[in-house]
Amino acid sequence: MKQHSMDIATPSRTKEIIRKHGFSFKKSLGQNFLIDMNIMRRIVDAAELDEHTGALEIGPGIGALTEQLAKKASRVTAVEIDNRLIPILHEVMEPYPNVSVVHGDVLKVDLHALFQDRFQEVERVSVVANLPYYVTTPIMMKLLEERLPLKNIVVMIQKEVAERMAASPGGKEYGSLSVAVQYYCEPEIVCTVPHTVFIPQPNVESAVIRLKVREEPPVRVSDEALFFEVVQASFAQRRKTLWNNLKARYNQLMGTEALQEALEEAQIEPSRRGETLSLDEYARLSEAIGARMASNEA
Ligand SMILES: C[S@@+](CC[C@H](N)C(=O)[O-])C[C@H]1O[C@@H](n2cnc3c(N)ncnc32)[C@H](O)[C@@H]1O
Repeated sequence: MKQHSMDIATPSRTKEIIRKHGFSFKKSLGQNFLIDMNIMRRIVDAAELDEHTGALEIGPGIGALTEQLAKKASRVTAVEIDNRLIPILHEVMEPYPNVSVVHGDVLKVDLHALFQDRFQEVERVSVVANLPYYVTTPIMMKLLEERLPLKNIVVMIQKEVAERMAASPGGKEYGSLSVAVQYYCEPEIVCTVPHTVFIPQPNVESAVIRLKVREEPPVRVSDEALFFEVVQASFAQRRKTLWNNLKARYNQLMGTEALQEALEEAQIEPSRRGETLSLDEYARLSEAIGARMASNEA
């Protein structure tokens, strides 16, 4: 029992658990376990958990973050894909009755049903995770697009991806991921993290990012699918001007003249590049394109 008082996110305890269970890391599952309590505290503090908050963890590994969440949150649900970790998690989480472990691929799990089942009694839910880097974008897009009732998302991800999520217009990091994330959330990089705080060490630098989920998007768009499509089209070839990128996508659909008019109406210079447009400008542009596509169809 004594060992339960020692945090898992330390080199000695992590190595002990791994040795005891004969666990071997699978690189293909993005298994890099955190062994640093200072970084751990930064993550948990950024999530602002309390006794009214539920925490959804993606990829608990051997439970290093899970146990810290269990101490702060009302209840914790952790979804882990690797069946070899499930018995380990059950054993190490035994002192924490507020934790439940779900075996599954988070990309396939019905999260709305899971929320119904697990988080009905809590006031708010945060996602807190040290994500498997090979699936960061699909996981984040699933969390955002499914419009789960989330307060915030605090995740450790590859530093470069965190910078893209938080980027402002004008820089080379700004792209369709920035627009998508900022449409749903207010991003803030909490800290950058060296690769030495994991075993095994990943080849890339990491960062902790906090995304405060917005109650309403910061811009009004009447057709979200079209908005994101215009954004994708505008970044299709980064060296090209907005005009050339949009023409490649919309010329056939609406004709050159209507496309010109749409840009004029949105007050956007066609010679600009996609990476210089703000969310507001993308919203205006997609409204203007949408209006012309509708009148084309009529
Ligand atoms: C970077 S490790 C983090 C482990 C632990 N939370 C920590 O901080 O030490 C990522 C974890 O995600 C799991 N994982 C990978 N792909 C997954 C998926 N699609 N769904 C759920 N878990 C996944 C891995 O097995 C691994 O345990």
